[in-house]
Amino acid sequence: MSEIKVSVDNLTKSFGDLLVLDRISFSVNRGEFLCIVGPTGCGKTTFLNSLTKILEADSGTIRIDGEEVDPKKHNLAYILQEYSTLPWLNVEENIAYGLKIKGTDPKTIKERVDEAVEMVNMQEFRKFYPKELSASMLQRVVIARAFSTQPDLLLMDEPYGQLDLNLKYKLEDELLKLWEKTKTTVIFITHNIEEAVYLSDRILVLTNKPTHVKTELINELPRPRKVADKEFVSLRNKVTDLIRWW
Ligand SMILES: Nc1ncnc2c1ncn2[C@@H]1O[C@H](COP(=O)(O)OP(=O)(O)OP(=O)(O)O)[C@@H](O)[C@H]1O
Repeated sequence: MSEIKVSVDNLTKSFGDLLVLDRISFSVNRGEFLCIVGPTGCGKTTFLNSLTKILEADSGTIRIDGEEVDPKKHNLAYILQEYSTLPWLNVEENIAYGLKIKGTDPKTIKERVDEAVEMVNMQEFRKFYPKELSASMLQRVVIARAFSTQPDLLLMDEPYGQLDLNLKYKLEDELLKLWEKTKTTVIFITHNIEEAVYLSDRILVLTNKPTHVKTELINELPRPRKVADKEFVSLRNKVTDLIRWW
């Protein structure tokens, strides 16, 4: 099996006269955790929406396992900043929802839901409804739902942007544990450089509009990472310097 899971070639997208994505090219390795950082409004969401075919790109290709991306064929999970739990379903039904819409058989759904509930430590809250849960629990339900579908690619768009710091650190560690266990390929978009250095195997830095890939940095800091370590601070400063010239 090829090392490359996702390849993006010359992806271009405009809205009328506004050129947003200008020949974006990069690839993501199988099982890699890629973080993308870019200035506000540079087109990160446009990129993710093009990847999931919510938007049609003007030109360029996105391939998964060598085939043009097709949400009907490829299993893409997309986690946004807003908690996308369904208020009328309890925790286990929310997690099962992703599997149900993919037509998974009931026995597999039960097994996967049990496993996912355990992975995010929500055993006691299986029958709780979203309105009875805290922000971090809601985010756990969303993560459990995404991982339970065993996605080809997990896309995350600033998922922890609105959480307080302690909670953010906790959820980041949980996410890393799940990622290490499942070897899922992840594209994680963030404005937060420290978060990108903490989580990623590689960081892609985008330019201002029209947006292209400015540079990429391999992040080989040993895990678990400590934000106060000299090497961590040095990489964080390097990314910050690159971004200063946006
Ligand atoms: N449907 C649309 N029609 C017209 N312009 C759009 C549309 N969607 C996005 N844009 C413009 O495209 C640019 C990129 O928007 P996008 O939301 O992708 O940026 P972003 O990098 O995700 O932003 P942020 O950093 O705020 O999350 C912006 O200038 C935005 O105004």
